[in-house]
Amino acid sequence: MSRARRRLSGLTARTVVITSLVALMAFCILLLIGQAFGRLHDQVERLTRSDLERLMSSVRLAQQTESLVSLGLILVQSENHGDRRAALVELTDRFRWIGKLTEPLLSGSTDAEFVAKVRGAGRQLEDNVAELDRLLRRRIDGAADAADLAAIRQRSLENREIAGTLSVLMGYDAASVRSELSAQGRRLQEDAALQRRNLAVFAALLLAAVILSGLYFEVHVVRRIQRMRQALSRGDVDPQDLRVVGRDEIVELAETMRGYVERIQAQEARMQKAHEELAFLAEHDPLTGLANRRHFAAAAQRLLARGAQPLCLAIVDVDHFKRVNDTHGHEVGDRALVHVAAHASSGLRADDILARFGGEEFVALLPVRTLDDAQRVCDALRARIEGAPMMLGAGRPLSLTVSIGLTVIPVPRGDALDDPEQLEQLIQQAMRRADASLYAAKADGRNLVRLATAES
Ligand SMILES: Nc1nc2c(ncn2[C@@H]2O[C@H](COP(=O)(O)OP(=O)(O)OP(=O)(O)O)[C@@H](O)[C@H]2O)c(=O)[nH]1
Repeated sequence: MSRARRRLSGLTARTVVITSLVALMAFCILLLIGQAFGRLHDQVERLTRSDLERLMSSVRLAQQTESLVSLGLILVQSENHGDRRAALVELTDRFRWIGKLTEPLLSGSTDAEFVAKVRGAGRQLEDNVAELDRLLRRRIDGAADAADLAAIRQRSLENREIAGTLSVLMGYDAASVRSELSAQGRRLQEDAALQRRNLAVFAALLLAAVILSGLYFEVHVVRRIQRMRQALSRGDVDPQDLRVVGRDEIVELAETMRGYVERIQAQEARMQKAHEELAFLAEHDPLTGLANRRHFAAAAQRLLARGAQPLCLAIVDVDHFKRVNDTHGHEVGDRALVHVAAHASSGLRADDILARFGGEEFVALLPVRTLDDAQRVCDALRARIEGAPMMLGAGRPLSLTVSIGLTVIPVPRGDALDDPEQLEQLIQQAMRRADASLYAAKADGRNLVRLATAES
């Protein structure tokens, strides 16, 4: 995988993508909240600005028309000229107010019949006020006659009626505004509930996104690292357990670790092999592969310490070996030693020990039941070597024989079993006896087995 592609599918890139998605969702939610609040604010403002104002105007208009009614009464009933004049001024003022309050009401209304009625009543009121003003001036000037007085009364009564009509219209308008207000209030509530639901859904989505991103990191990052840690903490690490699926830095880390573990394990195997070779060389003869003197001593002590049965100790010496070396050279001499070692050990059992003590001299330690048994085993060993000449080049046989000095180590008794010094002493004594027997075998003509008893 190229470095650029690795970067794109790496942990940093994934973290950036997931965090951006969550942040984007959070931003959308904030935007929605802002918009929802903005809409609610607009609706409430519209309610308070237009509808409530309209309602207030209706109420004020109703008040104005009511005072119009009482002013009309004053105009009709008052005998005092000043009071009538003041009532007319007040009435003109009220009329102006009615005009001011009516306009926004009418412009905000969609009910054409209502608008026509209010406008009609307004015009009638205007006419009446103008006529009343004219009639009252005539009365002040003293030019008013009975017909004028009747007209004043008539116009005032009409004003009362118009005011009543306006009052009813305003009441009707106030009621329609109120029902519109309550309908808008309901819509506001429904809208607020919808916004709450939307917000709850988005908040749930955001929460799910956060949980999913947490799960993603748990499964794709934390668990894979944990698996690697578990694989590494096992006593015997299997590099295959360090394989991780994916295309990110964790895979690279796992591959690096796997290579590292494999290198360490290969190193350990090499060291183990070297250690085993060294351990083998420390206890074995490098030429023949037989146990060396040191290993023989330890193994002999272990066998003796078992105290199970007597042991036959035999020193096996190749006859006229110097002649082999001198005639055929040292290399053939070495091969002859390997040949003798192989044939000597081929007839031995698992418990028997055969060691090379140096030069052409071998020592065997064999568990036996009786002296006769020991004699038979050594005779067989001697005969095996005699009967298997070593092949030189071009199929020329080289006969080899061995002389064997044999003795038996009796079963140690009592404390001697657990005392390495006493065991070693028994072995050394036996070695001396066997050596003497070997000497006798050589002296008697070689290719012989000579036995020394424990007492000799
Ligand atoms: N090729 C070879 N020769 C060895 C080795 N160790 C000792 N020798 C030779 O073995 C010969 C032993 O000779 P001697 O001790 O005289 O005994 P021999 O010639 O076998 O005579 P007898 O034991 O009396 O039959 C010597 O010439 C040593 O140099 C070895 O590891 N390899």
